[in-house]
Amino acid sequence: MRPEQYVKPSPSPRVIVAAVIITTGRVLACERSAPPEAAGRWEFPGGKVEPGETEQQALARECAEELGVRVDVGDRVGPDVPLAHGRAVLRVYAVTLLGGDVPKALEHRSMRWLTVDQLNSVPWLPADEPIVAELPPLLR
Ligand SMILES: Nc1nc2c([nH]c(=O)n2[C@H]2C[C@H](O)[C@@H](COP(=O)(O)OP(=O)(O)OP(=O)(O)O)O2)c(=O)[nH]1
Repeated sequence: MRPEQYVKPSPSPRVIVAAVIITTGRVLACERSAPPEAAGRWEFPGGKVEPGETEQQALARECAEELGVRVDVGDRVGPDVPLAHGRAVLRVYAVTLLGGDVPKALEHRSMRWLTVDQLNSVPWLPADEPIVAELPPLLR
């Protein structure tokens, strides 16, 4: 193959899963405490899918670690959102709390339950904007 024909294959993007948790018309929003450039920005709880995990398993693990709750992972919410120049993708799922568990901010600086009218009252991470835009019908 001539050098000009060679196209470097790009590795498949790392998947970041995150949870939309809605109870009685409010969605759970969490304030990051780190890294410094993201601290004070708001997100949905979640994190990286580790090798060997399904996305659902990863999200259940992250909800246990970050919020101390057991969950059922349901349907997708919103589009895949590219992160880090396409090296990662944010994929959000609707999640239901199990057994009356109540989320606690174990790793976040703070958290809030937002009504539809409060959705834009926090500075979301930029990638979350297209997800937040899908929430009003789910909160009404
Ligand atoms: N969890 C989460 N991460 C998000 C959201 N939006 C967004 O851009 N991100 C970015 C921030 C981070 O660069 C990346 C997730 O990293 P993370 O630090 O939460 O992942 P993790 O829990 O697996 O962390 P670690 O093991 O690497 O410390 O995705 C979101 O709504 N939730």
